[in-house]
Amino acid sequence: MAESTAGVGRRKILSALGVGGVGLAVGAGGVLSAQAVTAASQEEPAVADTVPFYGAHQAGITTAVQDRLHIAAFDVTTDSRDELIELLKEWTAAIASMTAGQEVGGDGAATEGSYEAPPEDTGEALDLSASHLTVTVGFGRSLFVDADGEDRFGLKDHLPEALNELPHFSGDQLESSRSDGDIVVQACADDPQVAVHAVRNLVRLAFGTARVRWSQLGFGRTSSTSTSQVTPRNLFGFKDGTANPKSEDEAVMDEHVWVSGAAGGSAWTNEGTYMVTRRIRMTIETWDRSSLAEQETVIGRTKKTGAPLSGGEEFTEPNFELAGRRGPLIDENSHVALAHPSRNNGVRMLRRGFNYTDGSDNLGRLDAGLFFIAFVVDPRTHYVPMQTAMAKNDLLSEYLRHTGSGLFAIPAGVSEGQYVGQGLFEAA
Ligand SMILES: C=CC1=C(C)c2cc3[nH]c(cc4nc(cc5[nH]c(cc1n2)c(C)c5CCC(=O)O)C(CCC(=O)O)=C4C)c(C)c3C=C
Ligand SMILES: [Fe+2]
Repeated sequence: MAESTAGVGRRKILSALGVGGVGLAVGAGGVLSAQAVTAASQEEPAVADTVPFYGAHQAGITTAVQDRLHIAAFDVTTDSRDELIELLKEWTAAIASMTAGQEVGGDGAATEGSYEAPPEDTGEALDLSASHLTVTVGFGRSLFVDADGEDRFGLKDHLPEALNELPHFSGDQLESSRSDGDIVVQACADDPQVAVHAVRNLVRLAFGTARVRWSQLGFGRTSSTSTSQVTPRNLFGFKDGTANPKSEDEAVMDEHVWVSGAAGGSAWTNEGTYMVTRRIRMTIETWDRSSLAEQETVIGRTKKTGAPLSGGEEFTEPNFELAGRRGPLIDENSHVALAHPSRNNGVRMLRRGFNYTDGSDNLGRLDAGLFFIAFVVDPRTHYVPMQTAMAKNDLLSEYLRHTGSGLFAIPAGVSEGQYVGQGLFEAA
């Protein structure tokens, strides 16, 4: 694992200025004072706004969800297994640096490299803090076998059964240019420029080995993954993430998120998880013309507080039996009724999605929605049945269009000296 040897790390400067991640104080003309830089060089890197990269699990799953997303899926263009492994090594080193608030490569963006060569780091995050950057890497089915089922990199015997193609769901309008991919990279941060910088630098390192198949920016989280976070709102204006399992509940994470006990060819997936991605366009204009009563019936919760329509506060358990004058207070085909564990064999999923907007279409309608991300122990039990039921019966479906889809196996975390996915390549 290459440690960043860049002179003064991005975080050191900020820390020396007493800046916790926002509002960099610079002198007139935007120049750091010599005093500040000297103090910075004596500082230890601050950790307040960094999320540890090394660990049993990859960061960006149960770590507190940040405000911004840049996610990219790659197609591997080389046939060489060695080049693929080399890329994963280079990515691991770059991710370790960037998540620590430091520049990519020993020479960084503009300080110590050759004047005649392109800088190793693209530079747009130079004056920014680490912003809780996490980068999570996963592998799609197509990394293991091609469309004819042929082995690509000697990994076929290690293709987990859970990494099957997702079935077609009723109403799907998937675009292949927004779906699938050999490798996924999810960068999350509290500053959008930090997330974009991370993906951009990984794309740059991949030149000649892998190319971007699709990517997506997300600008606002639509879930909470920690009890310390308030519930955010989605673009329909509803609180989203209320019933999400929280990472403090380790028993739930162990049962519903983390893979354990996998044997044989799939043993490398232990301590990892599966990531489902769905780009879900929301028909904002139609929704905005529907009544509040219709909106609350569709979701099954109140818009203002997020409480279930059966009563109580935001975190009160819904009572699906409670009847009103015209039937159950929570419609049996409302979104929360169909998504509730009681209707899904008790399964839970860790949602970690983001609002997105990609401008407007040629009719002037917003191309906006939810970039749904969920981490599950097994998509066959924890995603496919729920999505199947929703596609058929969910009152919310009328307002949604699924335009992109992906399923990726997320390997375990790494310790210093290892590279992401090493367990898979060493086993195969
Ligand atoms: C198949 C999984 C799910 C998809 C796809 C999905 C899309 C989606 N959801 C909302 C808005 C809300 N979802 C809420 C709860 C909720 N949703 C899912 C699953 C999917 N959602 C689950 C498992 C749950 C929790 C159910 C429970 O345990 O009670 C809510 C209510 C608040 C909350 O608990 O988060 C809202 C609001 C949208 C807009 C959307 C697609 C664009
Ligand atoms: Fe939902």
